[in-house]
Amino acid sequence: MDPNETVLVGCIGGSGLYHLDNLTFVKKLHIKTPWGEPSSPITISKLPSGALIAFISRHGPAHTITPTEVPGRANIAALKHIGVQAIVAFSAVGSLREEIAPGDFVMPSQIIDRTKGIREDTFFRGEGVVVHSMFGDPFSNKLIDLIAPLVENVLEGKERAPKLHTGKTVVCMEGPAFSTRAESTMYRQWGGDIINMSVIPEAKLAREAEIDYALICTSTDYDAWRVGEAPVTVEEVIKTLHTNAEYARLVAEGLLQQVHDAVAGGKLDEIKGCMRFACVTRKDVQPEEARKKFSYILPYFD
Ligand SMILES: CSC[C@H]1O[C@H](OP(=O)(O)O)[C@H](O)[C@@H]1O
Ligand SMILES: Nc1ncnc2[nH]cnc12
Repeated sequence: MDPNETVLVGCIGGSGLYHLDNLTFVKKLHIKTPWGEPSSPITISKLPSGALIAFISRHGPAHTITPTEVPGRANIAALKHIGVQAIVAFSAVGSLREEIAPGDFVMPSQIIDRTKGIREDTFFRGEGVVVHSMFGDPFSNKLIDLIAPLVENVLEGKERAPKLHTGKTVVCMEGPAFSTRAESTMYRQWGGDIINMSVIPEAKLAREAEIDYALICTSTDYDAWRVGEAPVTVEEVIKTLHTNAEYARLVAEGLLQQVHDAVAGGKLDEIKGCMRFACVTRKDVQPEEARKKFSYILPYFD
C-alpha cells in the first residue's frame, strides 16, 4: 500500500453482510499472508472524507466458508499487515434472552468459548515460541464506548426501532448444527445472552495482533431454549438477516469515520503494546523463521 493511503480501520462482515456497497469502491487487494489467504479479497473503500476502510467477508462473498473453516489467522494478519489498528466486526447471533428480540443489536463485552479446539486460534503454536496474550476483557472497551452511542443514533427512528444491548455475554459454539434445547438452556444458566459460531478465534487473533476489536451483533432468532416454541432454523435466521444486514450497513457507514478519527488521534490506546512482554521464550533460542513470520503482524519480532 502507498503510505499516504494508510488503512486504519477494518470491517469484517458476517452472515448477510457480504459487502459495504454504500461506500465508494477504491480497489480490491489479493493478499497472501504467512497463514494463507483471507476469506475474501480485501475491499478498500473510501468514506466521504477520503479515509480508507478495509472490508473482508468472513464466509466469503458467496458464503462458501463454514464457521469452523474461516481462515481467521489470514484475515487478521492481512488486515494488520496493511495497517489496520481497529476492527469493527459484524455477526448474526441467536438470542438467549427474552428481552433481546430478533432484529435487535447487541455489542457483547464477554465471551464463553464453546468451540471444540479444532480451529487455529493462535499465531503462536508449533513455532517454538511461547506467547500468552491477555484476554480477560476480550473486546476493546474503548472502542465499544465509542461505537455504542453511534449505533444507537443510527437505529433511532428506524422501522421496528431495534434496540442496542451492551455489556452482554456471547457464547461461541462450534456448529455447524445449531444447539440442542438442553445446550441452549445450559448457556442461559451459565450467563450467556447471545450465541454465534464466529467470535472465536477472531477476537483472540485480533488481540494477538494488537488490534482493537469490537463486535456488532444482530439478533436473528431465539435459538432453542423457548419451551413450546420451535428451535431455530436457517430459514428463520435468513428471514431476519436481510433487514438486519441493511441496518448493519447503515450502522457501519455511521461509525467508521469516528473510529478512523479515534485511531488516527491515538485515542484507542488500550490494546496497542499489549503483546510487548507477552513472549516467554528467550530471544536467543527463537527460530529465525518464526520471528520473520511474526514480524508480519507485530514489531517486536523484527
Ligand atoms: C447463518 S446462521 C449461523 C451463522 O451465522 C453467524 O455467522 P456470522 O457470525 O459470520 O454472522 C453465526 O456465527 C454462524 O456462523
Ligand atoms: N441460534 C444461533 N446459534 C448460533 N449461531 C447463530 N447465528 C444466528 N443464530 C444463531
